Amino acid sequence: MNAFETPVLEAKNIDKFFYNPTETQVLKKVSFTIKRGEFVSVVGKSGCGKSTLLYILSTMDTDYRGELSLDGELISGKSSDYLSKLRNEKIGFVFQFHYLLNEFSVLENVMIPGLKLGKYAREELEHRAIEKLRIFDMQDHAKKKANQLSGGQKQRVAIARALINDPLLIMGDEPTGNLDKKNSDIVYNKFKELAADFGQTMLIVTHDPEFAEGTDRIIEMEDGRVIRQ
Ligand SMILES: Nc1ncnc2c1ncn2[C@@H]1O[C@H](COP(=O)(O)OP(=O)(O)OP(=O)(O)O)[C@@H](O)[C@H]1O
Repeated sequence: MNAFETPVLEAKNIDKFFYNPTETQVLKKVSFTIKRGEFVSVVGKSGCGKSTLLYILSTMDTDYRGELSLDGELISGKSSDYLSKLRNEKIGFVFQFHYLLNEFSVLENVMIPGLKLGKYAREELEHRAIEKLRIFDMQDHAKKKANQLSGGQKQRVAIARALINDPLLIMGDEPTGNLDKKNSDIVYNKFKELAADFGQTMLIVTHDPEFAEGTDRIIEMEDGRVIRQ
């Protein structure tokens, strides 16, 4: 199997239980594969388990049953140090709230995951950060502090930040959830561009039916199960 055929992400029979105070199973035998270059959305009613699933897929929650592979490597059971390194190298995150650091400039914010990875020299990283900001038409704002931007601009910077290490996979939890229609459309169009122009693999949880309809594939969940994909 060559690198392009290796699935980016493979979930097999993922079960998740919470125990407070009684045992509840919130994910039930969730299985699917994300191929390279796919733009996939995860939808379903509130409480069906989308965020719980994303937390597991992103390697942040290791307390589950089943098997998870990233880029052909079985990662279930790996140590948290190992997973944290892998996450930084291979996954870019976009959340509902941008989590930019207000005391830092836009440029510095975009550079942060790159500094953590330690793969690029500072000058190269700055250059990369400008390039990523350019994709989102935010390069002219590079020197501003994050709190000088509008909500939509902050979210565009957050996506640029997610791209800084050229991740294998972008994962998003409601990336347009906190935006008005106009900004939500801008962010959505940027995701479409990333898929079309860069073949970026993306897995995005969304409540927005229009967003989901625009993706290559919709994974629909109900009561902890995948009911359609
Ligand atoms: N820490 C926890 N302890 C116990 N139950 C939890 C915990 N976190 C989530 N749950 C429960 O797990 C189920 C799935 O929650 P989850 O947040 O994954 O749903 P969701 O589909 O992302 O919902 P939303 O669309 O509202 O964000 C819900 O019934 C929720 O109450």
